[in-house]
Amino acid sequence: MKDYHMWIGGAPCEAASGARFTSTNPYTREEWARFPRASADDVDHAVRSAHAAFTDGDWPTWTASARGAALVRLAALVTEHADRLAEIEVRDNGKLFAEMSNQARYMANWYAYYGGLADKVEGLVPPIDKPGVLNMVTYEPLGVCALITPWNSPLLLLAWKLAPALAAGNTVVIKPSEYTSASTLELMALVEEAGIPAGVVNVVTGFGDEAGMPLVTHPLVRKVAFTGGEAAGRAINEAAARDFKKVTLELGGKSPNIVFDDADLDAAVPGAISGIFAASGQTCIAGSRLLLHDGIYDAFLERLLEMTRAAKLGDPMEADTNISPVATEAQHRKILDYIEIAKAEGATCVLGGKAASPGGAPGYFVEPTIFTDVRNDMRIAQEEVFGPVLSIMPFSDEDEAVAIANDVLYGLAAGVWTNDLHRALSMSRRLQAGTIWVNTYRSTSYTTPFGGYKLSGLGRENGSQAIMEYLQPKSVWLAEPRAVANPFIRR
Ligand SMILES: NC(=O)C1=CN([C@@H]2O[C@H](COP(=O)(O)OP(=O)(O)OC[C@H]3O[C@@H](n4cnc5c(N)ncnc54)[C@H](O)[C@@H]3O)[C@@H](O)[C@H]2O)C=CC1
Ligand SMILES: CCCCCC(=O)O
Repeated sequence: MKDYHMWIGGAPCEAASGARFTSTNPYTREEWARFPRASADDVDHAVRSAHAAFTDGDWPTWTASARGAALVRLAALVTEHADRLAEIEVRDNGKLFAEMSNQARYMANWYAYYGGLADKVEGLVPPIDKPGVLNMVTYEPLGVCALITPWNSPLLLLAWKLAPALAAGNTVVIKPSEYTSASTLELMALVEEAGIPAGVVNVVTGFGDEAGMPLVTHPLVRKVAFTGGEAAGRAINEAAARDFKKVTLELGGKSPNIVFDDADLDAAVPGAISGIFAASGQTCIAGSRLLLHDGIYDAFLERLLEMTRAAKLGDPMEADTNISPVATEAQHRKILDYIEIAKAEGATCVLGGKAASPGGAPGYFVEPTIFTDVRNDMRIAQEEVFGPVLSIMPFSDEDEAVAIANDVLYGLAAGVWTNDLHRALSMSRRLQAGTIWVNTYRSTSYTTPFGGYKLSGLGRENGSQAIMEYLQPKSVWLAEPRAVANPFIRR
């Protein structure tokens, strides 16, 4: 059993209470690591360390270029340690090593990109409209930022927050998911090696109600960046509003993957599988509703079933495994419950539909599951399962596809498969989602804004504008001192 420590003020740290919790490997169901179970006192210690580093340390004296250079060094270190970080994430969330090692390498780009952006935040200086006055606009960091992350892609979704936050000159307190705390703590050694001063980056480990909420409500925290479920997102947003903290929320989705009758099925069938069965469906952008044009419905379904049946369930560390266990026992139960709800609602389970134990493995496996005869008003079509469960619905024309696709409370992403440029443009305009993929699915990038419409979130991450979520403009008016004729009226 590996014992981890929190990271506060540049030093390893236990919880004041001495309490600890454990992490379970989803493939073996064995406990493998222990973590301090932080409470409000520990959170206060971390926030005050971050605040001291923001106000009194040498971090505020660093130039934007120096901050950027440190982030570029961190990018190189992340790349160097990618496989080790990925293996730790797999041990915590059970996702395929092949996916997590690619992801670990890819996330280095966020640190390099925002490192490059750090000294390029410029704004137009407004024209002077008052004689004898020079005015300037500067962009200043917010202060202490709370970064709260989930278990499905801990380090990638942390990078989306940590990179712009540091590039902008803030200090942070990170609260990783209680299911996947290890990789974030392992990253701290690389943050230190990159030369980022003690106290600038702090990590508290523990549970949402015991550590997460005290972090959100701490008076010295000025910004909360959160990725996770809708319930937690709503609670966080309401709490943060009490003292007007800035908030960005990346929440869930119920994304449609729409295949027209002119689509290239050689690409669309694997595209549908990538959308729902990659990461065992544990991603906010999962294409969990598959809309098939009547003209290709049967042919598509036949090919989809054939390709999915060939998927190998097994050890996430093995290169030939396609489907690994889901991350937690709670998630495993939630997904199986939704499968029973779908059956009870009258959907037809044409593949999968139950837990699995490939080769006798004890992991939290769920068979890749496909439902047909789904109506869009069913819970299985309206609610986020966050697992390998696909709902298929037919449509006859573009208007019907748009009506089904938009008739959910979420609006995170959507896929459209067609070779008709006009239809691609029309669908991209009409679909209510923050990301539209045409003839591809699940692409995200450090260069491209990501975020949701409706209940899928608040604000955007990624892209050059995302750094503005971690800055605040300050206008400075410089005037020669002179007496005004009548101080009782504003000229
Ligand atoms: N959008 C996404 O990428 C993700 C969505 N989800 C969805 O959320 C559902 C619940 O999954 P969970 O792991 O329980 O996610 P969660 O949303 O409860 O937890 C995510 C993070 O927020 C923290 N947290 C939870 N409640 C909090 C609160 N009141 N104040 C401050 N921090 C809080 C957790 O400790 C964790 O670090 C999943 O079934 C899935 O549907 C889960 C993970 C990622
Ligand atoms: C919001 C996009 C998340 C990308 C990593 C994942 O699929 O978990």
